[in-house]
Amino acid sequence: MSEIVIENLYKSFDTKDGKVEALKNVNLSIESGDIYGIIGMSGAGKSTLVRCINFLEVPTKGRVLINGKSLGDYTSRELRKQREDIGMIFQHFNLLMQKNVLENVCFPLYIQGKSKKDARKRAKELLDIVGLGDRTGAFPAQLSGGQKQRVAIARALASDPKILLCDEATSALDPQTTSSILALLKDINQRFNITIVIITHQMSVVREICSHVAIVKGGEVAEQGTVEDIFTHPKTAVARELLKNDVGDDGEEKRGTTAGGKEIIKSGEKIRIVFSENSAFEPVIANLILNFNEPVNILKADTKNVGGVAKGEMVLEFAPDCTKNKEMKQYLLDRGLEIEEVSEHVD
Ligand SMILES: Nc1ncnc2c1ncn2[C@@H]1O[C@H](COP(=O)(O)OP(=O)(O)OP(=O)(O)O)[C@@H](O)[C@H]1O
Repeated sequence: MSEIVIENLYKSFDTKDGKVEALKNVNLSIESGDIYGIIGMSGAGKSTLVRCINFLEVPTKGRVLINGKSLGDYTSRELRKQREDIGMIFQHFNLLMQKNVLENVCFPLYIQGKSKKDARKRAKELLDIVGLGDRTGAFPAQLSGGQKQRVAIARALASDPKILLCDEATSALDPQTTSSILALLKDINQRFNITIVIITHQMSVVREICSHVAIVKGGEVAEQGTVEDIFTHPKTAVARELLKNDVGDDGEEKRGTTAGGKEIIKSGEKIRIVFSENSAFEPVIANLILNFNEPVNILKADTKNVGGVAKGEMVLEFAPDCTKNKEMKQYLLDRGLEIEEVSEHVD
């Protein structure tokens, strides 16, 4: 049984301008111990979806089941109890600015009824876990963004949750700090077997730590699957768009390079090649050009670290007058590369 099941979920809001359908027939299953990404552009419905998972938003229709039990069937008291199993962190940390780091983490422990002594002991342990054991007396204003998010993570862990929801938790952070927070989340996931649901608009976040992902567009799930599958075989335009915006680990997307020593070629057949494992670094394209004595235009090339494995993609364009497209594609297939036709514009 999946730990989190979202069944035929709808959520609409009545506004003065009419009804907004934020979620439409969303179906998802998230397994225990998974790190699950929910990605989409702004306004896609991600925050509404994640808020439905702990019933901060009550769905208009459909069900959310945690370990087989529908949250809609709980009394408000049972729901409060269930929510202790679901921690949450946010983009803007939501810390108590007048309280120091230790007291911020103690706060939920006091609410649980812990004594001051016990709460402080536990809060200190949690701050050690997030690497802030030496900053207990600091106030939030004295901390960097990454440190504030670490405090928020420690606070979220105070109720020993089984699930941690992260709503754009790294969106306010620079790339290096983002990586360190993602590494911390992965560590927490593995050490404490906490299921993590990450809401983000950045594909780089998904590929760095998620094992599964759902792509949300216009309140609907456009595509879902393993991260590896979505990266290597994106089926929808929105998935391709999000991938296109994801800058590779080398920090640059290489576009518009001309291979083959000829002028940039316009509007020939375009194909997308997917590299995996070590093939990304082999001189396949150079050999292709030498073999067929035909130029190809490299419209885009990216290598990325997907869950620790080097992956890459390239979009190639054949010369408009090239007559060897078929053989050249076969050459690439024979070398174990996956190729697909690209119909949309590549910029
Ligand atoms: N409380 C609300 N009242 C009215 N409309 C809302 C409310 N919350 C969300 N919406 C609308 O629902 C849609 C989805 O919003 P949501 O915040 O879930 O998207 P999102 O993908 O998280 O976007 P972003 O990344 O910009 O935060 C939007 O059209 C938004 O305006």
